[in-house]
Amino acid sequence: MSAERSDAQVRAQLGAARRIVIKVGSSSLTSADGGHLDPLRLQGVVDAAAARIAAGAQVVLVSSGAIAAGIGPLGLPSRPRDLATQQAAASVGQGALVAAYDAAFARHGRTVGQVLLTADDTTRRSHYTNAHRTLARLLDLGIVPIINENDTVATSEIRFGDNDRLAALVAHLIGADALVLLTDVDALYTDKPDRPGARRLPVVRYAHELDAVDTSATGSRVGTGGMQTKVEAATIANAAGITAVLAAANDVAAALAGEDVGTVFVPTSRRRPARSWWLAHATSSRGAIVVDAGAVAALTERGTSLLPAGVVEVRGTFADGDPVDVVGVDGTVVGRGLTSYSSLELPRVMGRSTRDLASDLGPDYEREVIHRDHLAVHPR
Ligand SMILES: Nc1ncnc2c1ncn2[C@@H]1O[C@H](COP(=O)(O)OP(=O)(O)O)[C@@H](O)[C@H]1O
Ligand SMILES: N[C@@H](CCC(=O)OP(=O)(O)O)C(=O)O
Repeated sequence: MSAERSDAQVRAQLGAARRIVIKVGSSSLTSADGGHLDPLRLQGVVDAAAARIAAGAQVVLVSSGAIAAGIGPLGLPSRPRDLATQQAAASVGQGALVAAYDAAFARHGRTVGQVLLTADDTTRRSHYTNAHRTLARLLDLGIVPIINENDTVATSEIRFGDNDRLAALVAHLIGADALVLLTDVDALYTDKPDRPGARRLPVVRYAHELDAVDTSATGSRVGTGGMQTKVEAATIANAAGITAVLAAANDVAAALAGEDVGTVFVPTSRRRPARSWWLAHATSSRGAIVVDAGAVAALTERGTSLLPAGVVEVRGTFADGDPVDVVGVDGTVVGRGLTSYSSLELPRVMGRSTRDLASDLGPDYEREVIHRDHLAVHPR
């Protein structure tokens, strides 16, 4: 007998989720012209979140809207395209955004806390752990965290660029049961919803169901990622065992209650160990370490650490502690890990036995290139 949960069971579990991340897109918070925050729309989302908190759940909001909220006050005609003006708009808009959440939650007797993250904060394990600790404490204190990307300092290299993926990472970080992605369309459709023949998908269970879905159309005037980044975020959450639902901001209460609105993405696999999920999704690789066939076999079949002897080539520039891909000589990516050698040091030691290195260069060179506790080998 199949152990697969029915659509109704999946929705019922959403209705019972205890830790929920709600991602609110710019298009769900702004006026039709995209130029300023619409307090009524924001209040609608907050009312639904507050009702759920009153019922005993913990809720974290990942909210976009800083750039959109800065457009009006700066007198800009539309969403700026260049990074510097986006950062200026975010600087002006973020304060207004959090003030609006503060006022809206105050009506329910709740306090909010602003948390601004960059992609780098989720790359370095120590930062990731700090972010986790802060969020856990805020939730323990009964505060509603309002998270956004730290747009004013994020350069293009360390930028998420879209809050959809950030929300999936946060959902994993706090061990959420549910990720709710709110936007200006009521569900995922097979094509851009206003195109003829576009059909709503109420549930997505398997990756192949997305093959026939066209998400290439660009998003709203004020949003960034369009539908593609939402589907990616839902898939990332699912890989961590978290149920995701995509819905219109107007339907937030119904989506949270597990009613038949939006599109539910069902996790099919069991939760992956936190370390390998984190390495695969929260980090972006800074380079590659190419290893010989013996090392590939040792890593994939015996679960060993990577030693200098198995390394044949170093690609890219990275520092000690950075995430790097481990690649076989045929180009196959074997996994991702945190290197304990920089790209400058590694050529000096590669291909050499650990014992030789220790006697030539000192005991510090006895270390592994990647310790197995810091290595996620991709499933084959
Ligand atoms: N297959 C699809 N199904 C639903 N919406 C789609 C699809 N492809 C593109 N879109 C568009 O994606 C937009 C939402 O993305 P975006 O503007 O980035 O929203 P947000 O600001 O909420 O993050 C919708 O306005 C919709 O027109
Ligand atoms: N951090 C940016 C949001 C970037 C973003 O992902 O926007 P959206 O596509 O509206 O969710 C801001 O606050 O404007």
